Amino acid sequence: MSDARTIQLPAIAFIGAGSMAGAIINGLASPVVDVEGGIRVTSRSAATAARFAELRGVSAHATENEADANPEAVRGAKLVVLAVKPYQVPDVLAEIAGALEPGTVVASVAAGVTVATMEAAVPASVAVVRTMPNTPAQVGRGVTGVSGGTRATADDVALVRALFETVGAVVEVPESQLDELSTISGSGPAYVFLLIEEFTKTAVAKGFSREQAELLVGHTFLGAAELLAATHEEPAELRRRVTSPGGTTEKAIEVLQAADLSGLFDRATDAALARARELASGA
Ligand SMILES: NC(=O)C1=CN([C@@H]2O[C@H](COP(=O)(O)OP(=O)(O)OC[C@H]3O[C@@H](n4cnc5c(N)ncnc54)[C@H](OP(=O)(O)O)[C@@H]3O)[C@@H](O)[C@H]2O)C=CC1
Ligand SMILES: O=C(O)[C@@H]1CCC=N1
Repeated sequence: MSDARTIQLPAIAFIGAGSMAGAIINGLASPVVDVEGGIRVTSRSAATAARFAELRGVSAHATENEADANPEAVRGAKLVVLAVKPYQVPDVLAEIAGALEPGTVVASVAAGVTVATMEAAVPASVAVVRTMPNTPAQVGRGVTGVSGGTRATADDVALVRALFETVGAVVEVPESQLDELSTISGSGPAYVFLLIEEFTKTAVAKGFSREQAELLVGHTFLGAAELLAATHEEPAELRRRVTSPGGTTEKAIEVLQAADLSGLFDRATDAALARARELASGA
């Protein structure tokens, strides 16, 4: 039974059931999302497929048990989400191309793999949309970049937006910007977790137990992010309110700024971008 708040989506097939697909599928389990025709998921191993078997409205199949699990999953699906590693995309597309029905939308989450590569591998009647989500999708806090391919209509892009809006915010960008977006929000959660890991080690080194350190650091990150979201103030202003003139924070901030954080983020994201370009060339 659906009401006005229910988001209706057509049958969706996920090819690949790892970290990223798992985050989206868990997000889709929301009671306000109704995937008419259900969610099909495929993985290579039966062990991975078994992790999805109990989810509401999900049927999971493994290629190690069912050689044609991928073409079977996409047959009759309106939306096919490619969530395998970038280097696996060409093989998976070759495997499913013949089973894609005209009007199907293929949405890839794979880093670096271009629209041109994917459009060349599927029938002309199939649209391609490139996306770049991130793992906070699992808790409905994802942010996904979306770029329609040359054959994607406004409705096709809207369908992909609707899928990713069930698990967070969506930003539509030209494909030429998607690799850059990936270096910010696609990889970004890893940067934040690294900061948390390192900051926690510092707290332990200052004499706190691991449990205390995790609480102090975890709540500081969560609290600061929620304060930012709730007040809509600029982060620089919120930082100023912590940094008493002549106080202790000022001294710490001086040390952090001397480390050229913005240069560090520039170099880190440039390295991620260079790798996206390598992936695009099949390396
Ligand atoms: N992780 C992230 O934060 C993000 C990842 N991405 C993109 O998502 C994609 C997947 O990454 P991620 O989820 O991290 O990777 P994982 O390694 O966690 O998942 C890959 C999945 O693909 C499955 N698989 C491999 N080969 C096949 C096949 N032939 N048929 C069906 N399923 C297959 C694997 O099955 P099995 O488990 O049985 O081995 C596994 O479930 C990548 O292209 C990446 O660029 C994009 C944004 C963020
Ligand atoms: O590391 C990767 O290649 C993928 C893309 C963005 C996040 N994870």
